[in-house]
This record gives sequence, structure tokens and C-alpha cells, in this order.
Amino acid sequence: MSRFHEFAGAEALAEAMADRVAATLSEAIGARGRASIAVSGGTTPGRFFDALSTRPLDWDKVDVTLVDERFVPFDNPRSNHALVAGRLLKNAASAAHFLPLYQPEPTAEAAAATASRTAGALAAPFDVVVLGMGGDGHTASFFPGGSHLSQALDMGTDAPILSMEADGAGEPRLTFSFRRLQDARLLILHIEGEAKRSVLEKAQAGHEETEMPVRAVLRRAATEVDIYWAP
Ligand SMILES: O=C1O[C@H](COP(=O)(O)O)[C@@H](O)[C@H](O)[C@H]1O
Repeated sequence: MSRFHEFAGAEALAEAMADRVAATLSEAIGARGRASIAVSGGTTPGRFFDALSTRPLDWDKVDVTLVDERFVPFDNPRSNHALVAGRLLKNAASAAHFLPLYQPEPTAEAAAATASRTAGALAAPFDVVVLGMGGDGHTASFFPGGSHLSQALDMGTDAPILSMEADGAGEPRLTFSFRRLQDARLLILHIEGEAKRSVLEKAQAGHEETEMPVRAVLRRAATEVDIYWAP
């Protein structure tokens, strides 16, 4: 199940999404003393990060992590951590506590095991999860043909963070499991552009998760998905 929120442009979307996310984090701090958010990387969330970073919140009580990461160090231009550091962890949000998925281990598999003990130990469920989607129907690092795709999508998988290799992924990846993402108190899928709207419609029209893993989120997430879209 999902709700579709359409905006005239990317700026309006970023501001509205930042208001919604900030309100959810604020409620969480009020209710439980701390709040958690897992965000995506890639090219889409930059404007949203800029907007969210200015929202007045008790940011020192907010834990921020990534839904997925490329297995590259911070100084690599493809690092999702570097994106979050530059666009989100600034202004008021510079006081937030960031938990990285990347770990300087010899393999992505070893890094996933280490990250499972750190970021993976954040209390479940997340207060907020913001997912993106690739043109191939991947979300987080649930890639079609991914080496650990079936484990990542399996609700029986205990490991909170897994490694993933896939032809379309570039470098090896680290990803939170579907189980750890799907029950967030606020679960957002953020996409922009006509091409991604078409990909979304194709995903909504079919069932096969191995073909388009975002279908797991659209069809099986415990939390209703809020889809934010602008042309
Ligand atoms: O590789 C990734 O891609 C997706 C989508 O990225 P975009 O550039 O099309 O916005 C992103 O959600 C994911 O976090 C990232 O690692």
C-alpha cells in the first residue's frame, strides 16, 4: 500500500519532505528521548538534505545512518557518507550522531559484519527511512541479480546489514536488510523525474521482486509507503 504525493518541482518537494521528516523526528524525541533516521545516497536526496539540515530539532538526540553504502572510503566521490556529511550534517543538523556503514575492512562482507554490530545495533524500528530508487528498480542496495538479494529481501534474515554485489551496482555494496527498513514509523520513497515515475508504475504493475526489488517495499512493507515525486 502507498500514498502518492506530487509536487510542482524538486524544491517544493524537498521543503515539504523536510517538514514531514522533522516533525516525525521531533515526535520521536518527545516520545522516546532519541530519534533515528536512515537515508539514501545517490543523486536525488541532496536538496532534501539541505532543507532538513536547517530544521530546528534537538539534533544531538538524532542518530543518522544510511540505508545503503558503496564499499568505498569517505574520500571517494561515490561515498554516500560523504554526500550526507556535505549536505545533511551541517547547519542545525551538524549536532546529529552519524553511524557509517562503510568500514575499513578487507572485504564488503567483513564490513557488513562490523557495521551490523554498530549501525545495525540501532533500535528497531527506525523512526524514519528515506528510500530512493534506481532506473533498474533497485532500492537501498537491493539490486536485480544481487549476490545476496534473496537474503536481503527475506523477512527471516537476522543480519541487519548485508553485502551485495551486482552487475548494475558498480562497486560492492553494504545494505540494511528489507526487514530492518520496512517497518519504519515513517517510510518514504523519494523519486524525481518522468523516467522514474514510469519505473515506479512498472514496479506497481508487477509482482516479481527479483526483477524489480523495489516491489518488496511497495507490496510487503509493514508501514504504508509515502511516495514523494516531482517532475
Ligand atoms: O546507488 C544508489 O542508487 C539509488 C538511487 O540513486 P539516484 O542517483 O538514482 O537517486 C540510491 O537510492 C541508493 O542509496 C544509492 O546507493
